[in-house]
Amino acid sequence: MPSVTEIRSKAGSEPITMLTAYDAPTARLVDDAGMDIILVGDSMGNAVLGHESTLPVTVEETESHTAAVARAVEDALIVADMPFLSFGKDMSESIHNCGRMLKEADADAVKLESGPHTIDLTERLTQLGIPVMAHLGLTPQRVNELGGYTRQGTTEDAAQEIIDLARAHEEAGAFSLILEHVPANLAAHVTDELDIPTIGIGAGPDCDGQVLVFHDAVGLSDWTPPFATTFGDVKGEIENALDKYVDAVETGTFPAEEHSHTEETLDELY
Ligand SMILES: Nc1nc(=O)c2c([nH]1)NC[C@@H]1CN(c3ccc(C(=O)N[C@@H](CCC(=O)O)C(=O)O)cc3)CN21
Ligand SMILES: CC(C)C(=O)C(=O)O
Ligand SMILES: [Mg+2]
Repeated sequence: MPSVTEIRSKAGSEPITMLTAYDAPTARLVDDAGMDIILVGDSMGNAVLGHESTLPVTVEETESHTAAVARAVEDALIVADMPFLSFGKDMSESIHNCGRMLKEADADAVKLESGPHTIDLTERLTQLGIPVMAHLGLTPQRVNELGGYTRQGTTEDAAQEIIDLARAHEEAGAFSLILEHVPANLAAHVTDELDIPTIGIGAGPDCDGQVLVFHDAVGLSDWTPPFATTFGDVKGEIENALDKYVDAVETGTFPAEEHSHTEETLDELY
């Protein structure tokens, strides 16, 4: 089981692999593939719960899905992605909600969509033994403020703000940093500047690691962000299997004799 210390020590050496999972069987597959980190992302909102954004995801849902993932995983580091408004309003409530992920759901760390309001919280959580992964650039929980899932850090001021916040969160004790939908040259610079590893999504090739949403990576999503690539056609595989099942039931080829059992004594009765 890689600890946050081992993940931290990979900065600048070995590439870090990270993918989301939201349920036990998927998490087992991702773990067996040798993923370093499994993120129980609030992307579950659109990926599995049918919402249009991540905003409706609750602490209870995050806890339940994190616990399911943790029951299946042997090796990967498990990070619970704290949902919208579960942190940042109030220090005590934030610590309580983050603590639940370690105490009740067996997560190893939490991830917070970061900003000026999460510097003190990151420090406090780290002091208490709750490792924090920071997240800068496109932070989808701010979609209403941003007006869309747009590229971030594209002006000199916006880029500088990301650099300053990255440093501040490293100093506050974050063990790693997600950089989402930012220019590759900015991500490369932040990666150089920090001691902790950066993990990119739409942030170019020079981060210390990469993360994607499971459904996007395996080809199960209806849409994918422009920065995602699909490495399989799981949707096509499921469609094929479902077509075959419907056809087998409709034509009577399933169930066959080997799927059925009869009881001779009942033959006399019926
Ligand atoms: N399945 C899934 N994959 C993800 O990567 C993901 C989620 N869900 N949910 C939470 C966020 C949302 N993400 C997104 C969603 C859309 C774009 C996107 O289409 N961006 C375009 C259009 C931006 C606009 O003008 O609205 C772009 O060109 O940047 C990017 C990231 C990333 N995250
Ligand atoms: C894409 C990653 C970084 C994320 O926050 C999520 O899956 O919710
Ligand atoms: Mg998220």
